[in-house]
Amino acid sequence: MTAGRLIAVVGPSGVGKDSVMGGLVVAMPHLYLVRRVITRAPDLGGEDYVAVSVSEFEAMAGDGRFAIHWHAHGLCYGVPALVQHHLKNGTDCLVNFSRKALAQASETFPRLVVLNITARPETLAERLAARGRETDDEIAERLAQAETRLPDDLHVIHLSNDGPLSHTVAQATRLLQPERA
Ligand SMILES: Nc1ncnc2c1ncn2[C@@H]1O[C@H](COP(=O)(O)OP(=O)(O)O)[C@@H](O)[C@H]1O
Ligand SMILES: O=P(O)(O)OC[C@H]1O[C@H](OP(=O)(O)OP(=O)(O)O)[C@H](O)[C@@H]1O
Repeated sequence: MTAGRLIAVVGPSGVGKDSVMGGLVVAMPHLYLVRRVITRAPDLGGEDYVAVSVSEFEAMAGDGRFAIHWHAHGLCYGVPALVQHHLKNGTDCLVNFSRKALAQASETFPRLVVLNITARPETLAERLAARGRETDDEIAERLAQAETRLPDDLHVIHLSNDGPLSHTVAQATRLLQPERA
């Protein structure tokens, strides 16, 4: 059986990764949406995640409970090892990912597809303010990191989300059809 693809959705804070992923799982119901483990306070919205403390996260990492994990924005993020089971069974998996963890991901996931979402800087600033999950200082820090170079030699699909979300989701759905991506 052919392994499933790990579809890593990346892009700067506020670009719309979680929003696009929400639309994609409706349009492509066979996709498995990864629920990340994050050392963030619970119920802050934006995505459905498992909230843990730093010591819980470290214990999980030590027990091999993550397929991959990274650190960003003062938080730890883990992709549960269960994703490897779904990939092995041929299921495509969708995950909100870090651009800085892609080099490591290309070694862990042989069928890695990167969906790189972009938007103008003013769009990002407006959206982060409207989302309201972070403080003004945290937003400024995220905006300062908006530009991050992707590693070479990856299968990357670039997509702008400056326009309406429905348009972006329709384009992503078309570009991610298994026979194309
Ligand atoms: N195409 C779009 N048009 C208008 N608002 C959008 C669009 N995409 C996302 N948003 C809004 O922008 C904010 C940030 O989106 P989010 O999905 O949380 O981004 P990310 O996960 O990349 O940080 C949210 O409030 C979301 O509702
Ligand atoms: O290496 P980078 O590409 O800069 O990404 C760093 C982190 O930012 C995002 O996290 P999170 O979903 O918490 O933030 P966001 O919704 O504001 O993008 C992404 O999922 C990474 O965990």
